[in-house]
Amino acid sequence: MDIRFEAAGVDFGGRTVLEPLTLSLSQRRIGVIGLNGSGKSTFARLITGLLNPTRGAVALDGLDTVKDAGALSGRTGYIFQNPANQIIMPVVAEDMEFGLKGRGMDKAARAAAVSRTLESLGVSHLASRRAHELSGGELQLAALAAVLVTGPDTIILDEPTNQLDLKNRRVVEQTMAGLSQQLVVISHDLPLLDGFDRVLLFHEGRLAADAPPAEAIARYMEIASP
Ligand SMILES: Nc1ncnc2c1ncn2[C@@H]1O[C@H](COP(=O)(O)OP(=O)(O)OP(=O)(O)O)[C@@H](O)[C@H]1O
Repeated sequence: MDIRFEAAGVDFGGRTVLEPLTLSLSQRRIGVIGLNGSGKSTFARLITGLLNPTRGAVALDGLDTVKDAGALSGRTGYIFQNPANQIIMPVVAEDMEFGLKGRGMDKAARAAAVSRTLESLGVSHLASRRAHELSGGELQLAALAAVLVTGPDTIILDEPTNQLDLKNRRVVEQTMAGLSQQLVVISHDLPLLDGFDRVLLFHEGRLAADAPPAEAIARYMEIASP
């Protein structure tokens, strides 16, 4: 998907948290880094249409995230920093099926799509598990499954390895590597972005670097050093 920011910026309560930004993103693997509060999640939420720009515009494949919100519905998926917050139904498979309601699919088609998605992630065993009993890694995969089943072109993952142990981190990393969708990954886990096409560094609401991973990370190290 072609993601375009046209002088898009965000203010909250009169304070600018994202300076007007113009860029175009079409790569498959895009990383987003920066200090806490630098504007990363704000940037990501603009892409999904969860947030409207205060000024300027954001367009996906030429469709405006505000004016064409209806046509863009379902084209992007967002996995929150705390995926527990996005699970609505108590059981994993029910939660995934819930996301498919209102799409004109009958119950059997919804159940088939849920099974297929869980299988593609290698987590069919999670189908009947209660979401609030899952480990952090399982929860990340359940949230990813719930987003994937809806068939988005682009998935935004907000700190997907936050709080995961090494084993679960590896599972999430490998799962991400196997996805064909365009991924925008916000992360403080810098090695996760190895091999990414492009990394955006935000600093104090401004884009401070837009470069291959090593270059953007080197700039981040300079910014972060006391
Ligand atoms: N709904 C809101 N109302 C007011 N201020 C907000 C709101 N959402 C975010 N902010 C502010 O905007 C700034 C950027 O926040 P954002 O969540 O984009 O940062 P971030 O880079 O994702 O940070 P982190 O790494 O801590 O998750 C912060 O100062 C934050 O307090």
